[in-house]
Amino acid sequence: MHPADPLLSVRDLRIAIGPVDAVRGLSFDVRDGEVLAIVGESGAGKSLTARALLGMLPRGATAAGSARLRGETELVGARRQVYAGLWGRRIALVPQDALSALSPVHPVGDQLAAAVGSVRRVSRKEARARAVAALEQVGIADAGRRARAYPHEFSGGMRQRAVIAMAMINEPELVVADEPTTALDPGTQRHVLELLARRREETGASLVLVTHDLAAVEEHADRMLVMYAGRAVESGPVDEVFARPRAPYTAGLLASLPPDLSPALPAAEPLPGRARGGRVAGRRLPSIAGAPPTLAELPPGCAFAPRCPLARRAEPAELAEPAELAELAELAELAEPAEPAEPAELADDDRCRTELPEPQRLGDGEREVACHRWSELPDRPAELFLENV
Ligand SMILES: Nc1ncnc2c1ncn2[C@@H]1O[C@H](COP(=O)(O)OP(=O)(O)OP(=O)(O)O)[C@@H](O)[C@H]1O
Repeated sequence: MHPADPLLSVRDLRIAIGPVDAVRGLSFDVRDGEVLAIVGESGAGKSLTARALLGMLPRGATAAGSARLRGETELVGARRQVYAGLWGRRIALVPQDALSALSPVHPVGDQLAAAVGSVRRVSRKEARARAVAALEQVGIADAGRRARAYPHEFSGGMRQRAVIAMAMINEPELVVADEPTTALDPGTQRHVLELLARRREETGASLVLVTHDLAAVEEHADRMLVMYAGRAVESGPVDEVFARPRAPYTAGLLASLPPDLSPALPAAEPLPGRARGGRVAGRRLPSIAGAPPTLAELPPGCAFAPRCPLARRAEPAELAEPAELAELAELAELAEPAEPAEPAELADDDRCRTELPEPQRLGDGEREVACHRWSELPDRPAELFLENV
């Protein structure tokens, strides 16, 4: 261990489920006390990544690569005993579904007390007092009485609070929250997320937050990792990524946000066009056309290329329409004979379709983008997605 080691360092993580490569070479760090959000559409590999860190992959899934806790403890492929020593103590999960994390046959307080007792030697009385205090810390009123209730006697929001209390009770260094609020109604979602963020701050833990909710990312995360088809397309500080996305996919995700959260789009400008995407205050929002690819049939090159306005723009067939070609041919007859296009240039034009983009560092290394054409992204990239409105 070296003091400069990040809390978690993931390198070239690959996860296969049977013949399907669901996570295909993912690298990222989580620093002390930070909130890293992992975002992306359904099927991007977010949950599998989160679960690999906790040794909780579904049956039939295999992980390769590396995920080291503080540079020393390897999590990928670790044995059960290794995880048993880490769960709750150093890493903890806040799952989507609180019922899956709580036993239906024991009172909530007993389960919290057992979690305390699994990590340190304490008297039953002390463990129980810690359990009641933990429920109080997550805003459950009358915690002494509630501690004696069973999970089914709690509302959904209260159960999720109890699960957060459980994850935090032994003050782990890393908390992984996998869509921690999707099962809740929007009002409760906000409160539960605020609570998670507050408890993270109070305990000083780092948090990996897997979410679809970009508004929550903007509000609660320090850095974000955008995934598409099992790879990272972009990562960096949240405010910088929101202010200036570099990958077209990130730009598309942000373009579909309400205008107050999407700085890439001027708030007052009504958008013309056909009905697609969401609507805010009578205005349609841009969206990314199409759907994510089937992982078993990934195209060669960039997986986002078939949906990417920049890649489409670069396709030789779409570079010029037939009418434009005729016009060009006429002009060419009048002009000096042009140099024939270099085969290398043509190949370069098609690289989105043929060459997998590797993550590259931008600037001081805080930002990474995996896109052949990131430098071609316009200043207001949301406009690229207007055709989908
Ligand atoms: N238990 C499973 N059995 C078979 N395939 C799975 C299983 N879990 C995940 N997969 C495959 O791995 C891909 C990535 O799944 P993962 O749950 O990590 O995506 P995600 O980004 O978290 O999506 P969501 O936002 O919908 O939860 C899925 O599209 C699916 O093909």
